[in-house]
Amino acid sequence: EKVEITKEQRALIKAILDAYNRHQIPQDVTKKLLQEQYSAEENFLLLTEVATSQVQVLVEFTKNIPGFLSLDREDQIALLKGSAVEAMFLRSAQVLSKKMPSGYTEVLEERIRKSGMSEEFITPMFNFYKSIGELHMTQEEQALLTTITILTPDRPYVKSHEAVERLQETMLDVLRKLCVLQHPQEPQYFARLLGRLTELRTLHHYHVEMLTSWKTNDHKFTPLLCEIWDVQ
Ligand SMILES: CC(C)c1onc(-c2c(Cl)cccc2Cl)c1COc1ccc2c(ccn2Cc2cccc(C(=O)O)c2)c1
Repeated sequence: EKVEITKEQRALIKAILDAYNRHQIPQDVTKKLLQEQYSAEENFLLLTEVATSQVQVLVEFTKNIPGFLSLDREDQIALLKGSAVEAMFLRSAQVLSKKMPSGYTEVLEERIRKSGMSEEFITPMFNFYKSIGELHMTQEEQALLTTITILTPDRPYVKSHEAVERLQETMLDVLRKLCVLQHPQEPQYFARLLGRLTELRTLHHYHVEMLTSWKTNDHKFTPLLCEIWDVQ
């Protein structure tokens, strides 16, 4: 049947894309990544700064998702805490799969590889980055996939499951139409995008172990990361 995006859905895409593009990590943080020297310690500190800045960016983006602020206040917190790692894996995948002229992505990749996390996490992480890169997602698809990840109803402590599910379904419907219209030769493209969400959950489990191993080696996190990740 003829797939067509309604006026409301077009407005929704525009609102989400504007929010997604408006919030970027400040230049001073990203500039440091290019300047400071390399050591596991220095890399960990820089990545901690990037992660902290990324969480702030994520909170601002989430507040601009149409309908999010109408959810129960405690559910808003539960969704942010439950999805932060997955949203950051998506964001880092989108940044790392863009080959920047400044050699910025190579530097970032190098610092992640040498930040004291064990090989067993590096391999699945970079496989994920590769699989995201191969999708060549448009900006709208990236922003909507991040939104859908945030609006996952079955996060711990979410009370109004149906309200979150309704919001997520609205976004899934828009993404499905976009995929059909923007990737006409790939009927399975939408399914492939959703498959990435499953991979994100696996990375989320790995991440909990990553944090534990960093902590046992006495690595410090910022108060914001401790709060959102329930560490310390
Ligand atoms: C605490 C720290 C060591 C950490 O723990 N787990 C992860 C962690 C890791 Cl190591 C990988 C994926 C997710 C997380 Cl939470 C990290 C490092 O976190 C990040 C977060 C975001 C990242 C990166 C790398 C790239 N990005 C995206 C990015 C970078 C620069 C600019 C922008 C922008 O939007 O303008 C976005 C690392």
